[in-house]
Amino acid sequence: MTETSWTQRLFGGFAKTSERLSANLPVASGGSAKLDEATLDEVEDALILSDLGPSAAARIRARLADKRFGLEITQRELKEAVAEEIAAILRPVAKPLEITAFPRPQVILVIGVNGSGKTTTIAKLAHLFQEDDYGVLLAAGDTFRAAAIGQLATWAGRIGVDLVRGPEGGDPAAIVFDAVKQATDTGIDALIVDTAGRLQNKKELMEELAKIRRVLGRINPEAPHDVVLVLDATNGQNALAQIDVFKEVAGVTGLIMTKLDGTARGGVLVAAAEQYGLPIHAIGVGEKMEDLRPFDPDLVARVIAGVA
Ligand SMILES: Nc1nc2c(ncn2[C@@H]2O[C@H](COP(=O)(O)OP(=O)(O)OP(=O)(O)O)[C@@H](O)[C@H]2O)c(=O)[nH]1
Repeated sequence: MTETSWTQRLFGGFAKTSERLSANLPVASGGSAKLDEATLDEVEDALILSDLGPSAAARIRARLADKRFGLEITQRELKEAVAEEIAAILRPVAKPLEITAFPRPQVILVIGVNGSGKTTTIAKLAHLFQEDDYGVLLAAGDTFRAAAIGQLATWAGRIGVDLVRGPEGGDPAAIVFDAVKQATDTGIDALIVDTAGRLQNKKELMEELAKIRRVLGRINPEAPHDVVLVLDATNGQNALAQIDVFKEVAGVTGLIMTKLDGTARGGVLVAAAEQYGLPIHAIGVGEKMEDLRPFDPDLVARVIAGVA
């Protein structure tokens, strides 16, 4: 996909988010306002209403006040200034998932609640790696539901990668063991492991992940190299609560946020960056294979603020 079409996809995907933000900003299109306390209050409220979170909203307000307090500002200038502050929050966390493990394979555990877009994200990630000529293998570690295994198998077929799978109810650690062996024997670069998303039963999930880790650790003490949490942006602030829980249960090393196209709550990406500082590897803006990419923080900031 060309950069231009990805940029268009981003603007389309984030349209609901940027429209909500624009609608709540205090300065009307074509107009201007003095950046006094009352206007700054309204800017801060608009940011919170777009799910950027109180902490990012306060930070952006403070920076705007530092730079422009008392000055007349147009809507365009305000959006530009907001975009700049959002970019400052996103830049430090925008980190693509890179394949650097030696020895290979790099083992990437993918975690997240059911329905977050985990399976689709695994397929999209595999596709991204394939585009960079990496060999990819998938492992169906979510054995809790037959549908999850079937869905991953369908994606694997579609993108042309092998899938190591077991029976429904099988032991995920055993599947992961077989998958690492196959990946090692066949010179695979990246092994992406789907896991069960049973957050309702924290203890079971924790034990299951611990067992996967033990098995992996026996083969390669560095594995898993990445524990990537997939978050559904449409959950807004609840997506943030999931970071807290999964950090505790699974030792998250990075985030991927999906479904940013289906929501006016895309500002939650900024809240996640501000509050957790975890690497954000990529964002998903649609259901197709090409709809996930590492993101350019400056571009995404402009997209959220609605400055073309
Ligand atoms: N609009 C949109 N839909 C997405 C995105 N990512 C995933 N989806 C859709 O979200 C739904 C759930 O995605 P899955 O990948 O099945 O999610 P999962 O977390 O594996 O869920 P289970 O299969 O229930 O465990 C599917 O209909 C996907 O097509 C995205 O970035 N944007």
